[in-house]
Amino acid sequence: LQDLKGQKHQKAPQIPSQFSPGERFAMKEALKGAIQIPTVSFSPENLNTTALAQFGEYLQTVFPTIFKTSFIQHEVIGEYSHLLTVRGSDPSLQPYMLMAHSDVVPAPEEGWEVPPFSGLERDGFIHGRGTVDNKNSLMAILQALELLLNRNYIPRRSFFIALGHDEEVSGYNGAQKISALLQARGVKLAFIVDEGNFILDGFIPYLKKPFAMIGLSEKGLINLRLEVNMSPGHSSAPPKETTIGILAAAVSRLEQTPMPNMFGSGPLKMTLQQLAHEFPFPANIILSNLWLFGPLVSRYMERNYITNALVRTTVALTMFNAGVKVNVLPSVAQAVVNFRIDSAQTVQEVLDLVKNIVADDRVQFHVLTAVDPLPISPSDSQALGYQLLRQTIQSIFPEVSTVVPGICIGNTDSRHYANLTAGLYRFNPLYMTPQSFRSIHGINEKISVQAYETQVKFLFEFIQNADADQEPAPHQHEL
Ligand SMILES: CCCCCCCC/C=C\CCCCCCCC(=O)N[C@@H](CC(N)=O)C(=O)O
Ligand SMILES: [Zn+2]
Ligand SMILES: [Zn+2]
Repeated sequence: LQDLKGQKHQKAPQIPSQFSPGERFAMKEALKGAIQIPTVSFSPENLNTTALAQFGEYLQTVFPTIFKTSFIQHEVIGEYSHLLTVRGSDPSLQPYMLMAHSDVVPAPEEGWEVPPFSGLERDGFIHGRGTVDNKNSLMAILQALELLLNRNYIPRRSFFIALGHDEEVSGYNGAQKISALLQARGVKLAFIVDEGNFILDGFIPYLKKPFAMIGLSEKGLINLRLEVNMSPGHSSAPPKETTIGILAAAVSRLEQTPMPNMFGSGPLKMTLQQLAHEFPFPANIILSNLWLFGPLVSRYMERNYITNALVRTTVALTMFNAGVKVNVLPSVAQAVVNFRIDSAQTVQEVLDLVKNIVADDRVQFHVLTAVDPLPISPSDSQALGYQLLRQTIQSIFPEVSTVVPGICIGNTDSRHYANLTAGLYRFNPLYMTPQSFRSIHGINEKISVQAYETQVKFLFEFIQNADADQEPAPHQHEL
């Protein structure tokens, strides 16, 4: 990172992150409008393309300055994804990239307090699918840039804004194509910031204070289809076992047999060590001495289903299909199992374990998706992306005293850009509680107007901070 190694740069003048009442009203209305467009991804083959096209047009109407600025190039990739290239004034600075996605997972209306595509504001919250995952980020990035441009901002450091349209179902037509295009253009990035981790509040018992966790890596992924085939027949004289029974037993064995606890490897150790001083006695001593107390901590992490996901490959049965009629023995039964692979394992190792656990030759396996865990991005004092995130978190959230590296348990589009940079960071400048965590892909997803404004503010400062000289990173304990 050449600009961190002693080159003399002028500090960019900071445009204060203060917005007028009119701007604040317009920004929340813009987010509501984005939520109202049902850009749902059902499967890689089934996206709401009408809504995606409408969403692209919508962006141009709410952010007019971005799309008419001479130093910003706009390209549509894979029909519905968007790539903005914001040319900075100093070509010696390596560019970076901000990412978000426009598609959302389906949202059947049952259980929602307000219709999921209404974008209704109630009690200070904007409700709807995509308010946290991930139209908030997409709109906040563009909103911050629009506001900066309206204040005559010209960046020193070039940056890209990559907005995928199929993140929820693979990213193959969006992020992967943008990545290939940039690679063909010879682009190398200083770092990338994508969705993923948050400011976590209430996830760890005894830890009263919220802390920011920046995702240095993400778990791997396997979507595995299990299938059992037999001759169909009359249900009045069934064989001892049916396709459904065999398959149900196989997936049940998978669910009941946890993958090995891999505690002690990967970014989790860094998370706990850097968080240790936030805990009361004796947890602070225990976490500072994982060489001794590792086994104790590892068992403790298993007790809660979210922290359990940090110590092992998880197994989730997500689809099950068989049967066409009440009195016909089905010839085929299929299930899909979604694995999130621990940093210390590979796709192949998990598949080998799965075959041993199922241990039934009548069950066939078809790998639908397979991604190894992502490399661990740097978080040292020279890691520009990490330090910029840290600096901006400290400025926007002064009450958050600890910023720690961690792992993202979900998958993100950033994985498609590993060819362009070693610095992939997953962080949303938002508070996340266990309750709001359940709303992601669940029901009653919502964001407070204040939290959204803060996200815009964060990006408004982050973009400017990326232009400025970097101070040496202070030691974590001095914060
Ligand atoms: C000691 C620290 C405790 C930490 C607790 C961890 C709390 C986890 C909080 C948030 C994780 C939320 C994960 C968001 C992932 C979002 C991305 C997403 O939904 N991706 C999809 C689609 C895809 N690209 O595969 C997914 O299925 O993962
Ligand atoms: Zn997402
Ligand atoms: Zn998602």
